[in-house]
Amino acid sequence: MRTIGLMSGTSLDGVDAAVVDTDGERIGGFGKRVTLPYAPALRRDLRALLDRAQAGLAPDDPALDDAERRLTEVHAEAVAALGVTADLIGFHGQTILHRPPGAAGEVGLTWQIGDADLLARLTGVRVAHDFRSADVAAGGQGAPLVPVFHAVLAEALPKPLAVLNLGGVANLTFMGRDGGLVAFDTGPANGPLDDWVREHTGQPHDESGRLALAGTADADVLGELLTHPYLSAPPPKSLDRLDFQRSLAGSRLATLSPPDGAATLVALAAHCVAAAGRLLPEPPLRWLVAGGGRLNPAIMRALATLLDAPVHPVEAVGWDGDALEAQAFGVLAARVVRGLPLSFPGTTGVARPWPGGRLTGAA
Ligand SMILES: Nc1ncnc2c1ncn2[C@@H]1O[C@H](COP(=O)(O)OP(=O)(O)OP(=O)(O)O)[C@@H](O)[C@H]1O
Ligand SMILES: CC(=O)N[C@H]1[C@@H]2OC[C@@H](O2)[C@@H](O)[C@@H]1O[C@H](C)C(=O)O
Repeated sequence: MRTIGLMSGTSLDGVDAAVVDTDGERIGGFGKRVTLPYAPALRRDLRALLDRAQAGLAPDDPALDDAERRLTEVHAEAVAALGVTADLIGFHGQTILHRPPGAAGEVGLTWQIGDADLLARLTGVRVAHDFRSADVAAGGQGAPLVPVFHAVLAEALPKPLAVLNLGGVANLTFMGRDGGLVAFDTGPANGPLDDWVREHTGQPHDESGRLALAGTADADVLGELLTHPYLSAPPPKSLDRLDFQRSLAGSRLATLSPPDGAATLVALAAHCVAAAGRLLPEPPLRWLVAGGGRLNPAIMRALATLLDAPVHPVEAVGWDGDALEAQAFGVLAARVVRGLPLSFPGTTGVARPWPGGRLTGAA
């Protein structure tokens, strides 16, 4: 079927939309891709919701309805901008809170906003949505979900292989020699760096890593941040966009100059990936990097220094590093229709391969 995948990631920069012909198990072909940036006001309002959700946002708060409607309208515009007819849309929505189940058996919560019924009405296309909650209800982390898509894409590539997505948060998919999957979030990536750059320069991100490349990472601050217990915890594990906020705020980061702070946050992102690498069952032959962070030479250089295997942007194997997450939700949408599993013991820690997602709109 022809699917359109829609992803609004943790960096809140906009919505990525991509066309994929797929049955959920194989890819017939990729089509067009667009990114529609959010207007500054929507970005600000979404960011405020993320902050408020940490403190306990009521599900009937009027600010939610308004943001959901505006967010959904931009998604419908992205679908229209692709200019194709599709059978199915995969609509991730915007995560505003992610609290995976605790080791002590606390019940998890993952909250994506977006109005799937409205999107189905605006586009006239059936919509698969709510991809994460069935996994969380079954005791899984609810994230990451892209690994099954990475596995389809990488079928013919030499293993062991690591695919790293550097978004606001970074996540890793490891495919072993035997095809087994191990996947988890490695740590903060562009999220804290974007916050730092916005605060010190007013820019939305550190374009081409210029600020970070002009600075030097502060070894003391970095060392302190790297003591975070998340980094040595065994998978399965996943993060909220703001999970490192408290340790960042409690560190001496704020005393650093803008370039040194940026360099320190780049080093943090790269060291978190290296720490993740140490948790893998065998060393990867190669690291393929997707997501906006691959366009930051400061991060890519730090990774090349810290990792023991070659680090390449996913374009090296012909994939589109800006489209991968959106494409994944096209494939996941097809899996929802067919009742195929979205998550696995090695990816979210769910007890057995687990289906998920819901459907709305006419079939
Ligand atoms: N040219 C560039 N130079 C430096 N950094 C860049 C560049 N382009 C994008 N980025 C970084 O990539 C980020 C966006 O990455 P991406 O779109 O992969 O994140 P996301 O999908 O929102 O997040 P997640 O994968 O965590 O959900 C930006 O916020 C910015 O920090
Ligand atoms: C809860 C949530 O939205 N998590 C996102 C986030 O962004 C990156 C990382 O953290 C990853 O775990 C996940 O997204 C990708 C698409 C995933 O589920 O695979």
